[in-house]
Amino acid sequence: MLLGVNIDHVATLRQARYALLPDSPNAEPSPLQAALDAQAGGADSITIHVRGDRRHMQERDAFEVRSGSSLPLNFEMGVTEEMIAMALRLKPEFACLVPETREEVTTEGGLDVLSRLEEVNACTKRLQDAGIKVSLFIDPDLPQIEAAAECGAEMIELHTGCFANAENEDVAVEVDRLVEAARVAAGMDLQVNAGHGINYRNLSQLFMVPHLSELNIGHTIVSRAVQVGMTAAVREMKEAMAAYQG
Ligand SMILES: CC(=O)[C@@H](O)[C@H](O)COP(=O)(O)O
Ligand SMILES: NCC(=O)COP(=O)(O)O
Repeated sequence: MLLGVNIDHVATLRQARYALLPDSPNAEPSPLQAALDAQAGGADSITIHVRGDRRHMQERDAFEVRSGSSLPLNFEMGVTEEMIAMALRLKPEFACLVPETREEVTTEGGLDVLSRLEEVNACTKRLQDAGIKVSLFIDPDLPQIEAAAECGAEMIELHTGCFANAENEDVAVEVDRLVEAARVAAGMDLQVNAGHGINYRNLSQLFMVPHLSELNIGHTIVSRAVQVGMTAAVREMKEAMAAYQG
């Protein structure tokens, strides 16, 4: 199972001091350095989410990582003309279509492909025509999986936020949702990834979900990196994944 490291919140720390001084030579921490350090720790890809409100990652960060890192780039983006144009210039290996609202603290759910089918389908085709593979970030709900397959996306990323936020007996319910969703998606020849809220404590339960190709993990790794450094934080996650994979 592969590990995609989302470095968004390295930029959150930078923006806390340099949002008004974007071109300062002192601006730190550096997302590019974080990507290089993540690679040293064994990251298989880098995820960057340039949000419409630019709360963390900036367009410049995405292009600096694209040119400075040799790892595959997974560009998370809203389904907007602005982000489609950016993706076509950036040329990431992967684009993951995610929902965005300004008032959210973090992504609160999966992309509602079903109700935006025509829009998501058109966006998917434009990206694929440019050689970019498309992942749809969706809730583990069967109608959304069917809609994702209808759009011709190569892969889905199951939103694990409900699993991560679940408590007590609800955890098993959410794991069962992910298991069923992964089985159905794999049966439709979709690559199955997962992400959002995965951490060092809940990681083991995701190994009950079949057919998972990649985990996209960010906040917990960046948080750990504040204590031990990005390379060590990524290495710890990779070692934990290897141990659970057996
Ligand atoms: C789609 C997803 O779950 C995350 O990868 C996304 O980046 C969350 O947004 P923030 O990083 O802004 O919390
Ligand atoms: N798509 C999920 C992701 O990239 C990272 O989410 P999180 O680990 O920061 O919650």
